[in-house]
Amino acid sequence: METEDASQSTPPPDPSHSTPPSDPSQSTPPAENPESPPARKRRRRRKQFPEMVPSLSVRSLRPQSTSRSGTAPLYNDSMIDELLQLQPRPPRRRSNAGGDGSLSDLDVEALVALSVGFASDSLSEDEILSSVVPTLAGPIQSNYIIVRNHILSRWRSTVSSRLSESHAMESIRSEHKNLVSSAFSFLSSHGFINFGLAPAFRLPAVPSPPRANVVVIGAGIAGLAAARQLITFGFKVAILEARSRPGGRVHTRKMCSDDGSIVAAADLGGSVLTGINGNPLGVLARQLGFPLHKVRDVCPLYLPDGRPVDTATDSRVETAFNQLLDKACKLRESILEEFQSVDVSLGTALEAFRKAHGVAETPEERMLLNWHLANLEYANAALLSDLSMAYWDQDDPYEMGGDHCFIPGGNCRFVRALAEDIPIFYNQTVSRIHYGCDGVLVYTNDQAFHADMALCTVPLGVLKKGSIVFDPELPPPKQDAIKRLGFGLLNKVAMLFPHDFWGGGIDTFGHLTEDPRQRGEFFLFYSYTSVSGGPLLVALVAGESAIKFENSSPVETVERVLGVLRGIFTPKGIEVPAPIQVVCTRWGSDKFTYGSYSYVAIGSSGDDYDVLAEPVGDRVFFAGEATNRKYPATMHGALLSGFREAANISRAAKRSSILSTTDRVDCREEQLDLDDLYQNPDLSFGSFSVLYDPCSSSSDSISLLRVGIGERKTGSGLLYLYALISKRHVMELHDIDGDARRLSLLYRNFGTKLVGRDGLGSLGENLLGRIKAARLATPKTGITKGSCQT
Ligand SMILES: Cc1cc2nc3c(=O)[nH]c(=O)nc-3n(C[C@H](O)[C@H](O)[C@H](O)COP(=O)(O)OP(=O)(O)OC[C@H]3O[C@@H](n4cnc5c(N)ncnc54)[C@H](O)[C@@H]3O)c2cc1C
Repeated sequence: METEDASQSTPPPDPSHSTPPSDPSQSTPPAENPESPPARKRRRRRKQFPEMVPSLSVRSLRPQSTSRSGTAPLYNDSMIDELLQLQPRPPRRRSNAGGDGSLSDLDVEALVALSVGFASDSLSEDEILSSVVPTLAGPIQSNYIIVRNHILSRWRSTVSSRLSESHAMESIRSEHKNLVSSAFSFLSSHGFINFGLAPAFRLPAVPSPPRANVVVIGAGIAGLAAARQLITFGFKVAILEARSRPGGRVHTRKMCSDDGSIVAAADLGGSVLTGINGNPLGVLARQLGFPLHKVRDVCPLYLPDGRPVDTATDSRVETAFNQLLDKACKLRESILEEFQSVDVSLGTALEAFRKAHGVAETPEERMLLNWHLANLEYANAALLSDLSMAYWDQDDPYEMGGDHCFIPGGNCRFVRALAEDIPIFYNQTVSRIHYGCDGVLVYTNDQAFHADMALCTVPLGVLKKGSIVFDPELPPPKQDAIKRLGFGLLNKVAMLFPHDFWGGGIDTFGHLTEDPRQRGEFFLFYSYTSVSGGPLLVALVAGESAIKFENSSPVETVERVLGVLRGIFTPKGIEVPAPIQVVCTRWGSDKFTYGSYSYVAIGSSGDDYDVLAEPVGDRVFFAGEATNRKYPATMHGALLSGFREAANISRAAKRSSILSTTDRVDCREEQLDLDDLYQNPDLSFGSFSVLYDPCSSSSDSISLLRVGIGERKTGSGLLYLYALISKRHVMELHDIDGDARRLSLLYRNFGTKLVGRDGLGSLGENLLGRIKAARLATPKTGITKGSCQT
């Protein structure tokens, strides 16, 4: 048996290349087991807003239906088409709701819009920011919403084809042409339609000149999604990624036996598509022809001695658990009404109610209750004692509906497709982002990258750790939000076995423990047999146990987890074999994430997600799951945040008229201009001449240094080289004697390289643009403040 920690240097996994996963549709359906207790919804808890959903589903962490428990449902295109029957009908056959209670086309389209996050009767914040209608409220806005819903639904019904504006126009009366244009442009630019990985959406060649240059930091789902969109919009993009692989917290590891006969693809990070309705990853899956495997609604629970939990006790405790949550929910409503900002931990509130109401008093009931609490800690990657009672479930109203699904072969299949043809620089750990009106300068371990704008998608854990220095510092509200918002831990143990001894009929089973402090250790097992290509079990480690797990030895871990499995299966006469390979994750010690995903900690709220998403000075933008208030802690939330920021960057580039390469090309072609500018340098000494940034008097501002090499002959023959250096360094050069000593200081101490006119990069070209603009404005002094736009 081989055991190991999942390390960051692992080469990119590629399970579907070398070891195609077996077709799950071929797996033998297990016998129905009417005795099985109903299953739990695992990844996300149920909604806690009684007024919004029927109370039965409010109360239960379990999904409603268990009727198809034994089969291994596999979504394919036709099944998705069936699901989409609820979606748009041919637009010309619009009708009002039938008297039989059937939905009208308008209602169906509104439902589709709702499933992707649009309210049925109001504009989204982004729509308002994008001024999609000339006046808010009133009939124009209502018509816009109908048109928007229609376009959205129309594209969602055929996601692999590009929808053109004229197609969108087909079923709309011509007097609404403007609304069609407005909605079409909004939906396309914000990644609601015409996005994805179908051949129709292949990346175009970067136009010449590109709209602007953007450095994206991080090649996780958010960074990759943003980069693709930006390239489509005509930006020049490069991604800087610290690891040697794309995907970040989506990491599928290929596991296999020595002789290669047993293989499986294990998702060590993001695994389940949590709700398939409206989910953009569902759209990508459709476009790529990936089948989806519904996570089945059966989750038997076992006591420490291997006995299945008594069904009556199980449902009694589950009901009691949901009542505790209801009580905590009511308590917070009254606290928030009265005090507005008082917060305690969800754990404290639940324990207080448990004691007060005498819930779960027998040992078995306590174990069961602890299992539910561990499940909650898993869903939030947080200790209940750290979760905000007031806002822990603030994202629940937006939860994607529909089944939870796996992608056979693992989510690396999305990552691979998203990363295709994107320029990614691997092993580039960003340590500093300098930004100002002259663009951004992003420093990595061994290089600096100039660009007009940067998009930072690193995990919240990395921001909390201060691994990246922002220069100037981030605004205080953003720093506070980074501190306040929680970033928690969930770990996994992936085990490849010689055979599937647990039986392929279920996707999950749970295990109860007597020690409440260990309630999160291996409390839930996921079987990936039907989707990973081999007999793979993944045990989850949540809550306090996840923290301890970071320092536990893999060998000890294997002993413990096998102990649990033997406890469950040996009494049934099933022998548990030694695993072939085991991988333990350590997401908390991983220096490119320092944790698993975000949660709302005590004192924090949904607002902090919005603050994290705010750009700084139209130069540095932020994406990633922890910037997505509606869909945090998920893969689709990361993807949508990338789309959101691509739209924001595009809007900012227009708004702040950031010098595009067009302007820079003009500079380049007008070579004389540069000589003109140096006719009146801001400072000159020896063969050195300097032009200062007219927008900043700071000693850290960047200046353009020119050095004349060779014999000085005005007008011809002299070779000029250039560098961008800070004003402070200019003064140091100025203060010493002799060009040779200056050059030595420049090369050796400052590490600056002189380059030709064409090597100045976008930062230099932007600086030149500003100097020219300033000189034109005030030809005598050459300096104007405020000629730059931030
Ligand atoms: C154990 C676990 C289980 C999960 N389960 C699910 C699930 O079932 N369903 C679900 O929807 N979601 C799940 N998630 C959450 C989901 O995986 C994440 O929300 C999502 O992948 C985050 O994507 P991202 O692009 O925001 O961040 P990341 O994927 O973390 O991408 C950020 C990138 O930035 C890079 N980076 C970091 N620091 C630097 C630096 N200094 N310089 C350059 N690059 C840097 C990182 O290497 C990384 O590639 C899970 C996560 C974990 C860890």
